[in-house]
Amino acid sequence: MKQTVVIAGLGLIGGSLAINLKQTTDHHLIGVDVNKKTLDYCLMNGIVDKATTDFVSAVVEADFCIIAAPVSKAIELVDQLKNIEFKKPIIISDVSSVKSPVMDAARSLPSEFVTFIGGHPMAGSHKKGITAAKGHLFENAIYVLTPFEPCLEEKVEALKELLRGTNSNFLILEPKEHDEMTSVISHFPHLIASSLVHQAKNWQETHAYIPTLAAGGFRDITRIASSNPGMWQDIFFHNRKGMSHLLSDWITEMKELKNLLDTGDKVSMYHYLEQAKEYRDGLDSKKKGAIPAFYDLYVDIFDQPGALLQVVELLAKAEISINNIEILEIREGITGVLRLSFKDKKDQKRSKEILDTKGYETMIEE
Ligand SMILES: NC(=O)C1=CN([C@@H]2O[C@H](COP(=O)(O)OP(=O)(O)OC[C@H]3O[C@@H](n4cnc5c(N)ncnc54)[C@H](O)[C@@H]3O)[C@@H](O)[C@H]2O)C=CC1
Ligand SMILES: O=C(O)C(=O)Cc1ccc(O)cc1
Repeated sequence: MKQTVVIAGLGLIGGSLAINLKQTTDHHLIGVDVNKKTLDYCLMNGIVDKATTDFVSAVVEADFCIIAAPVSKAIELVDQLKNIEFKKPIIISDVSSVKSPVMDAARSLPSEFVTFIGGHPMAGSHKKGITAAKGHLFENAIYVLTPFEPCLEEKVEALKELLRGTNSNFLILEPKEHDEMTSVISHFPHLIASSLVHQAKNWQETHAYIPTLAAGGFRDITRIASSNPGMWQDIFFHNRKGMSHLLSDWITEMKELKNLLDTGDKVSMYHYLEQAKEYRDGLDSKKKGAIPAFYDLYVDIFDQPGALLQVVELLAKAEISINNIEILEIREGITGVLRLSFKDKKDQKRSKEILDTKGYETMIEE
């Protein structure tokens, strides 16, 4: 059935969701933005069916609404929802990088017709605005959902179904847990990246060749400092307690490192660097640590021609789509381990059953 979806905020993230929904569903899409040029661009490029600056009138006719404005504006939009008399059920979500303040604002929404489920697709870019939007932006990304407790399972499933075409991997988290983890792996690194750029800029005053010498390492670690300053200022502000806490921890750790340098403690410095390398290498090989493995199935396969194809074919015949495939470990002539990632638990379980009956050794990590 054709449903109406409102996307409020048609920038990088909202625009990408709108393009994706247009490509993967036949829902009626209403785009809301405060920027008239953005709305014109969306209409001209067929990204939305209707474009308006009037959030409230758009939302009353919708079955779904995704708020994709900057965090401060998202909170204001949630506040506006409190004055609306909803006449039919609606699922409202957002995409904000910080979840607790948005969830706090949404807690007092009229609950008879409104289900609010926080959201955060964990993919993006350093660009902003509709012209940077891409329908495939969230492919294979983690998409965090933070429903209130209790929340009807069918509502969460309905939101996942709407977003199915993004091909992202959903992860349900508590808002506080989300904010703590994203502080560590996203927000705080951004602060450090910006501070490293400032350091280089200051040194350039006395060392003119600094930009010429800025090589791969500096560029890698500071890439994110080129992102949208307005967005990050907003994120830092709404997560400032967590950020300040991490900064205190970091200053303590930097003091310890300074001490290792000042006392010439080469052994401890080696261990510090070695432990960092081990953890960092582990993040890439097993995708463990910072973000837990998700709907993965491990399959033992033999190193022989066609082994991978056989597994893929068996699942394709059952119309199960695989989100990601990784060969974790394979040595010549010996078995290797295949890590298959699925969009949900159902596909993960069905795949295990199919492969088990064909004699494969499979394992789901608890
Ligand atoms: N940029 C990124 O890499 C990621 C951003 N996010 C989150 O997504 C949200 C949006 O970020 P971006 O799309 O990157 O920003 P953006 O700057 O590209 O787009 C924001 C859009 O919201 C519109 N807007 C501002 N106030 C509005 C209002 N009151 N009503 C309706 N529209 C309004 C702006 O005109 C603009 O089109 C933020 O909350 C951010 O934390 C989440 C994941 C990744
Ligand atoms: O570009 C990158 O590396 C990012 O980290 C993008 C990003 C920015 C903000 C988010 O809340 C999630 C992802």
